[in-house]
Amino acid sequence: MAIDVAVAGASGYAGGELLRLLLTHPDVRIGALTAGGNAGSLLGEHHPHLVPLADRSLGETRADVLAGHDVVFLALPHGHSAELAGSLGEGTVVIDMGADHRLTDPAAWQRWYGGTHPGAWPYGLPELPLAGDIRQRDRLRGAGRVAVPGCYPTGGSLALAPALRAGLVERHVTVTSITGTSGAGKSLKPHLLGSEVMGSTSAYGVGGAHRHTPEFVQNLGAAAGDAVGVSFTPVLAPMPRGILTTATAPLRGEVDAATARSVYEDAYKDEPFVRVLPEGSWPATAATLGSNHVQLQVTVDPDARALVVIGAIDNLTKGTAGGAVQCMNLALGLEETVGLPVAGVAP
Ligand SMILES: NC(=O)C1=CN([C@@H]2O[C@H](COP(=O)(O)OP(=O)(O)OC[C@H]3O[C@@H](n4cnc5c(N)ncnc54)[C@H](OP(=O)(O)O)[C@@H]3O)[C@@H](O)[C@H]2O)C=CC1
Ligand SMILES: CC(=O)N[C@@H](CCC(=O)OP(=O)(O)O)C(=O)O
Repeated sequence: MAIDVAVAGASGYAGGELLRLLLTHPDVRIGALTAGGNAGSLLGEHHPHLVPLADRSLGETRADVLAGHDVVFLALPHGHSAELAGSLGEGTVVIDMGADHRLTDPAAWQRWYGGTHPGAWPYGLPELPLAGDIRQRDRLRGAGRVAVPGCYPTGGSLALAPALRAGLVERHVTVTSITGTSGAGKSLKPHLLGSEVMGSTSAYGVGGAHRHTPEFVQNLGAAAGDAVGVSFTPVLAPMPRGILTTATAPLRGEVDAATARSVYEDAYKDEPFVRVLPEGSWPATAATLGSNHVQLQVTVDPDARALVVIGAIDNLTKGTAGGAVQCMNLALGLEETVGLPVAGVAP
């Protein structure tokens, strides 16, 4: 039986990547596609690569247009999902790719986003290892609402959670993530003009100022079973997609590289979308483009007494649309991997 799916924000980068994946999902029938100001235009004007959907018209993003589908994906800017989801019955699975329902702590929401906390939904990072030897996946099976993570906390949380859960490192960690420009969406932003981005790499949100910091704190605290301090720095690089994360943390006691590797290999041995690379290989964004994989490598820096983890993802695939489809599969009781790309596009 086909699953009827609607996508709000279909003209955007996240919506476009989502549709690329849904087109080859064997159980999905693509229903309503909506946008904001671009409602009334054809999808092909925004995503010429999505040829089978090129002639589909974009509707207005309203609850009555999205209603009547089995699953509604919201690929909209923050602040739109609570009202829309409230108007969609409980019989509709809602998968939100924005930030509105990711944070469980109302005070954190107020500080980082402002306004009334729209409430937390099950957090859509199935592989996240949690204290007590459970996975976040257990909270996603059969869920009616899912909050898909931000692109940085996807790879960054998986890079540090096993070490924190196993007590290999102190509970204060440093995460630096280099991202491609598509992470910012397609709307016009002066600092993302070609002449500003080409030939330069620059940090932003420095000094704990990026709104993904509380998401890291939430995820890593859940892995460690105690509060974790996170210093996160995002870096913009002149590439369209991909995120390369370097995560470091002070070692607790004597830990060698082999021990660290075995903790990571064990944590992810059954995960279809997390690959701990062979010793001596280092993740690169190019190896993850278009794929739903997270690629990781871990070692220790013995002189600095630090754990060092490198992680690569495609921000649009595993970092949003792939993660969203994976969550839909879990919510509906389908095979978790169905319709998801396991190979990237290279060179
Ligand atoms: N890009 C990424 O790597 C990631 C994005 N996300 C999240 O996914 C969501 C979408 O991001 P992204 O695709 O990058 O953003 P884009 O700016 O590329 O797309 C935004 C989409 O939302 C629509 N939209 C904008 N304003 C409104 C409105 N007022 N009412 C209805 N629809 C509206 C746009 O339509 P129109 O074309 O008409 O303006 C467009 O379809 C965001 O919440 C983002 O934070 C999460 C993880 C990673
Ligand atoms: C390059 C760039 O600008 N990236 C975005 C993160 C995109 C993301 O994950 O978004 P949400 O949390 O908004 O869903 C940023 O730093 O704001």
